[in-house]
Parts: sequence; structure tokens; C-alpha cells
Amino acid sequence: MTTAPPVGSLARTADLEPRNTADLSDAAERAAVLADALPWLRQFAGALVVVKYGGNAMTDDALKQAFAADMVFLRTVGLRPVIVHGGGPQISSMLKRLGMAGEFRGGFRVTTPETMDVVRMVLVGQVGRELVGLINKHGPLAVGMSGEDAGLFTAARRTVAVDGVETDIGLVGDVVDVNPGAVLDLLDAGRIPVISTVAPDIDGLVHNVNADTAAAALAIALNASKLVMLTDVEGLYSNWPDRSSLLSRISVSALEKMLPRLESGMVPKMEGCLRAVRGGVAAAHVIDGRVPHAVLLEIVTTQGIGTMVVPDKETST
Ligand SMILES: Nc1ncnc2c1ncn2[C@@H]1O[C@H](COP(=O)(O)OP(=O)(O)O)[C@@H](O)[C@H]1O
Ligand SMILES: CC(=O)N[C@@H](CCC(=O)OP(=O)(O)O)C(=O)O
Repeated sequence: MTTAPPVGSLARTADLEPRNTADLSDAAERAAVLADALPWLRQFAGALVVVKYGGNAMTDDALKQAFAADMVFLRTVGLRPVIVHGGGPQISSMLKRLGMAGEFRGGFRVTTPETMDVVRMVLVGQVGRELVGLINKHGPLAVGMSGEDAGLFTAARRTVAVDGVETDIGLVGDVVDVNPGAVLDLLDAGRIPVISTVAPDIDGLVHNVNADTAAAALAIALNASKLVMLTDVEGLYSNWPDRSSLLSRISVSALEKMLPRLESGMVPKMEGCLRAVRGGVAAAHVIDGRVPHAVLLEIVTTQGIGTMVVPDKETST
């Protein structure tokens, strides 16, 4: 567990100790940052926020630790974060180590029964466990679960659009039912649920559900105040990869028109944001997980970061 700093701003080690004024101005700046967060903390007191932590933003140890600390911060100041994690790059690297093929079509992984075993092993047994461990360094807060636990998700096999043609790519599922009871129980007990997105269909056959898709379905079922998706890019670009085309805000109608033009990992992500906001979540954000404390920047500062997807009435985009 991390230990709190000594009470008072400085540890007293001698009877006479000169005051370092540089330390004081640094401390004053930090106090000002905290004070500025007050309106946001009041606005979001008790708010349930679903945070999707993407595999591509999970590859740096320092960033992972900062992310875990941010989740503990949010919980400590009274928000109720629920984490849905990805792990695409981690699955791909395990498949490679095992000498197995890994292929994506239309932004989703082609999933054979053998691939499914690896997906489940990596998401539940590796990526989820690691996140739980990082959070629990701060105290006994995180509890890991998968879509299989307590009937959380029911999946149904889905097709994906490949060059405009709906295509079957194996054991890939969409979430057709959410039973959020266990997640709510954990939240009521003050815990931070950490969810891996494998899910059984109605016959119990386990499917690979893209984490963006699952996060959106869960955010709707939990009536979340926000869905925040961390990724490895600044946000949504209207004209990828033109770096001057980063969008700060987009309406669901404008996003719907843009969806057929999106590529690779942005397809499930923006599909998820669209679904969440259409399903009643007030805003869905795509933010850059490579920025330390990105979630705090989004939730407790005025400027916010990344791209925000909002209902039509809130923007003319
Ligand atoms: N229009 C777009 N705007 C931003 N990123 C895009 C766009 N189209 C494709 N991408 C790609 O999508 C990637 C993010 O998706 P993905 O790799 O699946 O992330 P994650 O692992 O976080 O879910 C970006 O790194 C970028 O390469
Ligand atoms: C069907 C499908 O594509 N499933 C994803 C599940 C993990 C995931 O979504 O990870 P990221 O959030 O890191 O992309 C996969 O197998 O990669």
C-alpha cells in the first residue's frame, strides 16, 4: 500500500529548519490546481463514469500506474469509476509467441475457437489481473470480473462490415443483454470494478467482445454520466491521418455520417460512442491515454481534452 506523506507540508527533522520558499510556491500552485477542481468535483460527486482503458494506451508502466492512481483518486473524491479494459496488442503478442495467426477485419479480430482461448486467457488472466494489482497497491479497492461473471453480459455473434459487406469473422460478439447487479453491488461496497470483455451467448459459448463495444453497452445499462475511452491518439480526426483535423466535439448525427469512412480501431470506438450517447449517456469522450492523468484532465479541469461526442441538440457540428 502507498503511505501518506507526513502531516504538515514538511517532515520536521531538526529543531531549526530554514523554510524553502521555492517549495512554498510549488505547493501553492498545487493547492490552486486542487481548488480549481472543486466545481467539477461537486458536479460529479457520486457520478458513475465508465472508463475504457485501451490496450494501446496500456503499454507503458508509468502510464499504467498513473491511470490506476487516477481511478483511486476519483473513487476517493466520491465518483464511482467502472473500468472496462481492452488488450488487443497484448492478445496479438501472445498469439505471436504461440505461433498463431492474428488477423483483424473491419477493426475487429477474426476469432477462431483456438484464438478465443488465448483472448480469454490474456484479457481475464493477464491484463485484468495486472490492472487490479496496480489499483490495489493503494488499498483493497479493485475487483476483477469478466462478462461471464454473475451474468454480466450476454453476447450474440455479430458480423462486421468489411468493404461495405457484412462478414462473419468467427466468435465475435455484440452485447445483447447486460445484468449490472454485480457491478452495482461492488460500487455500493466502495469498490472499483475492473471488467474483461469476454462474454457467453445464451447457450454459454464464450465470445470475444470488443472492449469499446462492451464499455458502451455497460455505460448505457448503468445509466453512466460519462463514457471515457482512453486510446493512443489525441482523439477523433475527421480526416485521418491529417493532424490538423482533430475534432473537439461532434454530434451523434455527424458521427453517424462519418462512421463508414473510419478505419481500424476507430470503428468500434466511435460505434461505441455513438451507441452510448444514443442510449442516453450524456457524453462520450475519446482521449489520449499517452498523456499522464488524462482522465483527471478530462473530468476535473475546465479545458478537457480529446473528442467529445454529444447529442445533436448540443452542437451544430
Ligand atoms: N479517424 C481517426 N482518428 C483517430 N485515429 C484513427 C482514425 N482512424 C484510424 N485511427 C487509428 O485508430 C487507432 C486507435 O484504435 P485502437 O488501436 O483500436 O485503440 P485502443 O487499443 O485504444 O482501443 C489509432 O491509433 C489510429 O491509428
Ligand atoms: C472482437 C475484438 O476485436 N476484440 C478485441 C478485444 C480486446 C480489445 O478490444 O482491446 P483494445 O481495446 O485494446 O482494442 C481483440 O480481440 O483485440
